[in-house]
Formats: sequence, structure tokens, C-alpha cells
Amino acid sequence: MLTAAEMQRTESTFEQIPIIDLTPAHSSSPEARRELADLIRDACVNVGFFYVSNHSIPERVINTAIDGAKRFFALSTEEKMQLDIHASTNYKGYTALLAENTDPNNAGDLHEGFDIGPEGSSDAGKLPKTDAPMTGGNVWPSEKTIPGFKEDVLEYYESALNLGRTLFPLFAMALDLEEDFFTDKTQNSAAILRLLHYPPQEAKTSEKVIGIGAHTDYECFTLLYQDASGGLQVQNANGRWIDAVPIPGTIVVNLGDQFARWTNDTFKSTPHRAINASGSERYSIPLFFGTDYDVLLEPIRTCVSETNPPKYPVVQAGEYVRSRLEATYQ
Ligand SMILES: O=C(O)CCC(=O)C(=O)O
Ligand SMILES: [Fe+2]
Repeated sequence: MLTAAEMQRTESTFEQIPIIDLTPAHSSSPEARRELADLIRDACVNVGFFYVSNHSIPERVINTAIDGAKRFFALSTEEKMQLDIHASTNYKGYTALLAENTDPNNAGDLHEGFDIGPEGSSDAGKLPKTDAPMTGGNVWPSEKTIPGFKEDVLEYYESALNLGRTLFPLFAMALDLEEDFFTDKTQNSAAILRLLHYPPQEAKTSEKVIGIGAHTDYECFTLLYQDASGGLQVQNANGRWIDAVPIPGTIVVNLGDQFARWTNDTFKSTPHRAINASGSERYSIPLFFGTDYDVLLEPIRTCVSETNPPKYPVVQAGEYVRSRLEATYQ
């Protein structure tokens, strides 16, 4: 008999992104968790992207966060620029339209964003420089400007963090490691949440200005809520752009470069981009879930062999993310 993973087998030339039901993640049966980890392994090795259903982020929490994003981006440019990310020492705050350029071949991204990290850790000055991008307080609009915004966004942040914590043991099983392999490496996870707003892209906009240019993410994995507009595209091994169509009730999970490096490319960090051709405003919320910044990304033992030697120099996780953030916001 074929296992679920064998029946749902993907390929690197995928035309569709697999959907994985996360219900067995909480099962007391090791076999059920193993079967789920096999599905996740297949998606990670071939696609680098999958949708999760039954992901446990309540719909209400998603809706209030999206509503918060709408209220935030509706503020005047002047109000938003008071929180300019370029004025922050730790990459928190507001990114204006075209202020970011994810694909160096492009001329700017047609989105605006608002970034937060862990709330309440404002001791960045005492920490080594490599820790700076993740630590330090967030900046918020005043409570009077958008009542309830901070609470709503932080509630989503906590829910998404919980989902991320559910996934690490499954990724560990998928790599034939002990289930708790990542636990001591993700005690102070560097998780950056972005609220994103993509104005509708007019047909005449140059090809060098799209919602977000082709890129790979920096951390271990990203949990992405996207609204119903559509526009996210994922590049397969043939170079074709495959639509990651919005599927109600799901969150998109994609792997990032920390995981690709750590797993010696066993897990794929797949290029993706977004073009909002819907004719209306698009909102999305990625949460970039990384390992603790002091972890050395030495190739994981099950991912190297004599015939598969290490492909990347060893870097410290925080140092790696810092270098990518610096390049993005220079
Ligand atoms: O908005 C999206 O669908 C994708 C966003 C993204 O890829 C990113 O922020 O890294
Ligand atoms: Fe991305």
C-alpha cells in the first residue's frame, strides 16, 4: 500500500503547491506524526513551499490583524514616515512604496510594509552587534492614532509563533533528526513579522517595478497569510512561475536561506515574487521564523556525506540575517 507521502509525491518541476493538513501535528501517535513529516519532507525537498490547513491561527486573529494593516496603511505618508525603518537601528518600522528593492535587477518594490519583532526586548545595546537586527523595541503608531492596533498585531504575532513552534519538530523528523533537535536552537527565535500592502499594479507599470521582486527569504521558514487578491508566484526548477493561489483557511509555508544553508540544500529556499494584478488593494502578512541568532549554521549531520559535501561556509545565523537586511535597506 502507498503511504500518504507516496500518493502526494511532488517534483521540483511542480505545477502546483502541495496542501498539507496539519491536524496530525498534535497527534499522540508517533506514526501519524511520522506520516505528516514525510509529506512535509517531500514538499521541502522538491518545492520549498506548501500550504497548511488546520494551522490553528484563529480566523478572528487573522481578520483583526488584516484590519489593523488596512488602518495603518491608510494613515498619511507623514504619519507613517515618523516610523521610517531607515531611521531605526534594528530594522523595525515603516517601509514606504518603492523604498525597498528585493530583486537587484528591479527598480523598487510596489509595496509598503511595517515590520515588528519580539516586543519588549529593548536591551539591544548590551548585546553583541550580530544580535541587533532582531532585538530592540518595536516602534508603534500612537494608541490614539489607531486604537487597538498594537494588541491586534501582537496577537497575530503570538499565534503565528505558535504555529512556527509546531512546525520545527516536524522539520526535524523530516530530516531524520530527533523531534526536539531544534528546541534548544529556537529559544529566542528571531521572528520578524511584516504587514504588507500592495496597491493594484497597473498594466503599464514597468516590468522592473512589481509588488515584490524575485527573491528568497532569509530565515528558516516563512508563514504567510495572503488575502484573496492573488499574485504570489513561485519559481519551479524549469524557471516557470507557478501561481500560489490564495486558498481560504490556509497559510503558506515557505523555506528560507537559513534552512537551505543549514540543510546543505536538502530543503529548498525557492525564489518567489508577487504581482498584484487583481485591480484592488492586496494585503499579506509574512512572519519570518529564524533560529536563535547565536546558532552556527553548520551543515546538519543527516544532510552531508562523502558524496554530498558541505556547499556553504559556516555562518552565524544572526550575522547572516544582518548581512541580508543591510543589503535590502542600504
Ligand atoms: O506578499 C506576498 O505574498 C509575499 C511576500 C514575500 O515574499 C516577502 O515578504 O518575503
Ligand atoms: Fe518572500
